[in-house]
Amino acid sequence: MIEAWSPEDVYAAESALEDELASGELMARAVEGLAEVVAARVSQLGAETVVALVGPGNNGADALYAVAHLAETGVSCAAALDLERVHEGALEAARGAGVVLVSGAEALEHIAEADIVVDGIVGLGGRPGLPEAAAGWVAAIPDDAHVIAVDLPSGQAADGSGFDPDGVLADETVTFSVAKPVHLLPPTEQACGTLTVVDIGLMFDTDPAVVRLTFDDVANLWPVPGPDDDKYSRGVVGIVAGSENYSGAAVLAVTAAVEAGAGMVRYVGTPTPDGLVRAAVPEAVHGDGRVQAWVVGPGLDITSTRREAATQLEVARAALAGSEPVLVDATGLDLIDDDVIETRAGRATLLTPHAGELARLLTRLGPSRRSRKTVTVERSAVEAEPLRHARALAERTGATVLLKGSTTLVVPADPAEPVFSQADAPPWLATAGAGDVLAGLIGTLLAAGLDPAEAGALGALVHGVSADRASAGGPVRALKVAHGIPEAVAHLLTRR
Ligand SMILES: NC(=O)C1=CN([C@@H]2O[C@H](COP(=O)(O)OP(=O)(O)OC[C@H]3O[C@@H](n4cnc5c(N)ncnc54)[C@H](O)[C@@H]3O)[C@@H](O)[C@H]2O)[C@@H](O)CC1
Repeated sequence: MIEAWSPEDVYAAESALEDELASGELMARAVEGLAEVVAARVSQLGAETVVALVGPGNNGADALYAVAHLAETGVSCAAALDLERVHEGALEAARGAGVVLVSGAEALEHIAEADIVVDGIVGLGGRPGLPEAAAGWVAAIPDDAHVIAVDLPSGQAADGSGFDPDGVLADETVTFSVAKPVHLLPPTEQACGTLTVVDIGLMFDTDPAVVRLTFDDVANLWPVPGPDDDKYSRGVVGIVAGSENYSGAAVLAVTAAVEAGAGMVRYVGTPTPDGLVRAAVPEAVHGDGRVQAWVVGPGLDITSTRREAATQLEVARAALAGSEPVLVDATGLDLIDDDVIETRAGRATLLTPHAGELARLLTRLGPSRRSRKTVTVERSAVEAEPLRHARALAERTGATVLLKGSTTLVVPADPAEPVFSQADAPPWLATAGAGDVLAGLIGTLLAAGLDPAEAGALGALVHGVSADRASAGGPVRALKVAHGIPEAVAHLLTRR
């Protein structure tokens, strides 16, 4: 599990540790780890010139001390800085080691020739936007330079809330003790490159803000049956999905639920998808009945006037009114209104929209039950600030929200709990039907008793791994992802 703490918690942990250590010791630890990484890249890449971009705070000091260490070993190093505000100790060390100190036009010339750039403009203390001189430095970084960000790429929000295309886009980031939200959340993760965490000894007694499950976590979380289990104890999942025009969604969701190891799958649909499910997934049983969790929505048509569709819709509404956990996906999200929100208060509910669906749902529900205000939320706004909007929907509905995307966010109903951020899937998974597979897969985990946040994160991870293995570097269809689930789970369970 990779855990990221908020900037506030990191500052608190730093100041607690600083009180126990000799002055400068904490920074010395950070610098030692950073200098090691930079030295390794110099030799791996055969780099001849290293330029540090040095800001006014401790982040700049880290970068300056690191190039001072490097210069002592004979590497040609320069530092771009604004001499009015630089850490004095680091400046002295850099001068003593022969680092070339440059500013203004001279700084830009050095940056343009750099093989490696060490970005120490701002770290955790950075506010949105770059200091003026630094914006010029960043624009001068050559495309082929290897950029190492110290703690985080300057210009990107430390809490992961905002991506700046004019900020630093790093090939790698060296951070201290723990990851920060900027490293794990969309949209800022894309600016961080590979992450190295250097231990400087910080301790935390608070929960992390963001968590990412890794492959090693699967063995602890996946519901592996024991000798005393039967199909009912493993969990029965009910799937209300598919319609005359969207029949394939039913096949995909039911297939995924069966392949993920549900004890039993009950399918509720209209004649065409029902026939297809019978043919494709003989393991499924048909019709309403007792379940441990429901999946409501993939391919559902809530506007149809046909009798069978009305019966299917009744089951969907009953599932939402019932006490079992419910995953609500796709058209099922159109059934969420204030009455459903009230009924489901305190019951396990997982909403799984993509950015467009989340924008529509937030717009339709409005800011609160009593509010008459209409606020239109655009898809582009959700894409720019995915966590803020997913959290808004979780708060508005009291449900856990899984926001699908190349990185999938799972925001628990309880705002005190960490957010999951999973980035396990290849871009090939952006294909029709992939969401139906995810819904069926997570439905099985809910029926096995996992809570919505864990089921969502674990499901997203396994979905991504199955897609990756099925793709083998090329295109992949959703049905193949569903059929790949058993092999992906077996691989994850036996890799240690
Ligand atoms: N606190 C500690 O003991 C340690 C801190 N470390 C480093 O220190 C960093 C945090 O240091 P600081 O708290 O000094 O913060 P920063 O180094 O991020 O810089 C904050 C300074 O930059 C200025 N600033 C921020 N954003 C600006 C903007 N957009 N335009 C103009 N000026 C701006 C602020 O006014 C402040 O002077 C961490 O990211 C990490 O790199 C490490 O050395 C580990 C130990």
